[in-house]
Amino acid sequence: MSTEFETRDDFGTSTGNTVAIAENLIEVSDVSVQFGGQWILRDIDLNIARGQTLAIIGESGCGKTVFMKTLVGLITPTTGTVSFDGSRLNGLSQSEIAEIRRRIGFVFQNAALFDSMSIFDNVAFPLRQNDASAGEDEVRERVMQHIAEVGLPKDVTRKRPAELSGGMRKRVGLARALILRPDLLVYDEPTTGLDPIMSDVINELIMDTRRRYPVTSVVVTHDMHTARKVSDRVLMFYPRRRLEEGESQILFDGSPSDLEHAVDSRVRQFVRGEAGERLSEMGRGLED
Ligand SMILES: Nc1ncnc2c1ncn2[C@@H]1O[C@H](COP(=O)(O)OP(=O)(O)OP(=O)(O)O)[C@@H](O)[C@H]1O
Repeated sequence: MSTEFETRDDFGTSTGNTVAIAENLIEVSDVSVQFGGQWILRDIDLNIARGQTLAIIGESGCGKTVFMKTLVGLITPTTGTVSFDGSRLNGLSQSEIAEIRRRIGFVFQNAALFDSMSIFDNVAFPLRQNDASAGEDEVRERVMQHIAEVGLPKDVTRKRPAELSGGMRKRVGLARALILRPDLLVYDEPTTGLDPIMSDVINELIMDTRRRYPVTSVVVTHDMHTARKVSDRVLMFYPRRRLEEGESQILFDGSPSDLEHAVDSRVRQFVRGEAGERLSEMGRGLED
């Protein structure tokens, strides 16, 4: 599905032309992923609309990370297709995939900063690598803009990652992910390892980033507070080996406010953090 948009010049005035833009940034069609003879994902169908903030939840090992990597072309599905902004990832060359990756900002669980570089150089890195036309004045301007947006003081740019707290490093990771002005931001466990206050600072930043930019976001998280607060849609995956024959692997796909009242008791148990039948399974030696 697509929508017609008016094109505008640099001053925001309509040019009188229209372009068709697909409503979905990502379309996942009948995707299955197998590793070593084991199906991790099976028959996944879903679309992610532009500007949506999607939280992906589910117990350890259910396939959240595999799904996230499949969305961005880091894993090629065994069967099925993923399209990013209308381009089918399966059929693209390495350079075309690299071009799409430049449109995706990753905020990694451990921030994944370069220890030997200053914070300034860490944030500038993707810009210097990918945009040869950006002069040092522009690099400085954009680095300082994003450092300010994530609520860090200017002088932090002279420090090295080891001199910062975990929460500050995560904020630097977000500034770095934003510097190429991505269409998609992928957050991998953004609040893991942070205290409740710093977790909420990160949650607010995720929301603030969405208010500032028309970015689509995918947030993989175990933190139900984060899932409820930042997303407008939640997907809950379930491990394939625990499903009944013919059941969908996505147990829940809806708004965060509907999670508590989900029809499926496995969803309600998960969001409330109740072990349920797992306790009796442990007694029988069935746990993973
Ligand atoms: N490259 C790989 N090769 C083989 N198996 C893999 C690979 N990547 C993931 N798996 C398997 O796929 C399953 C799902 O892993 P995944 O990392 O997606 O889980 P997850 O839901 O993200 O878990 P967690 O919340 O603990 O991070 C696991 O059984 C894992 O061992």
